[in-house]
Amino acid sequence: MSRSRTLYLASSSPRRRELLEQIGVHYTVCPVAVSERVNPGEAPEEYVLRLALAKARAGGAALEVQAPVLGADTAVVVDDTILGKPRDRADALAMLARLSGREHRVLSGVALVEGEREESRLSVTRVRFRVLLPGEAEAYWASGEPADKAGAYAIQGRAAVFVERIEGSYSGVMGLPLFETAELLERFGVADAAARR
Ligand SMILES: Cc1cn([C@H]2C[C@H](O)[C@@H](COP(=O)(O)OP(=O)(O)OP(=O)(O)O)O2)c(=O)[nH]c1=O
Repeated sequence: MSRSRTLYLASSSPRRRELLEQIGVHYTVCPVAVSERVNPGEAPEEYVLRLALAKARAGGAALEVQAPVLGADTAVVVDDTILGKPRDRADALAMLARLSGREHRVLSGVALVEGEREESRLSVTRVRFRVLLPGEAEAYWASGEPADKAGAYAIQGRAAVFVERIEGSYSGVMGLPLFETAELLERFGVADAAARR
């Protein structure tokens, strides 16, 4: 198999693309379908790292060349429960009610795979929501924003007004922790190659 230094992004998330562009990294997208089921007894930290790696591996397996592939996964965690993307309106409203007036964690796993070589990093951010007022969650759902976001909210969107403070990584909450991502790209010698293209 021939080698290529093109960076592949195993993701269909527009947020992840924007974030990589923010740090001047060029890439080619190779979306993958990976089951987001949580294994019995699996800790949230293990879960996001397993999925990030699974996405990167699946992306690599679909290529005809051996090249570095980046995968990521984000989950909102409250009371040790993993909140992924909401199934429907009721699910989203239940998630938002659960997040109202308290702190939760956002975990983002990022993985870089190139052939046999695999490395991953975990980013953990504490996010505090103010109390949501009556009708606010319904109105927010109607905006269409929560549907494809972990925990049914987007910090970079309208939900910014719910977020009292964060401690950790803003880009991690959005889906791709840029500090950790840059570290991985550097370690694989991808950063320079990707920025020069
Ligand atoms: C908490 C939060 C999540 N999100 C998004 C980031 C992710 O796209 C999504 C979490 O779902 P993921 O399953 O991590 O990713 P995805 O299915 O959107 O994309 P991929 O193809 O890479 O698997 O939630 C925000 O955009 N803003 C936020 O504030």
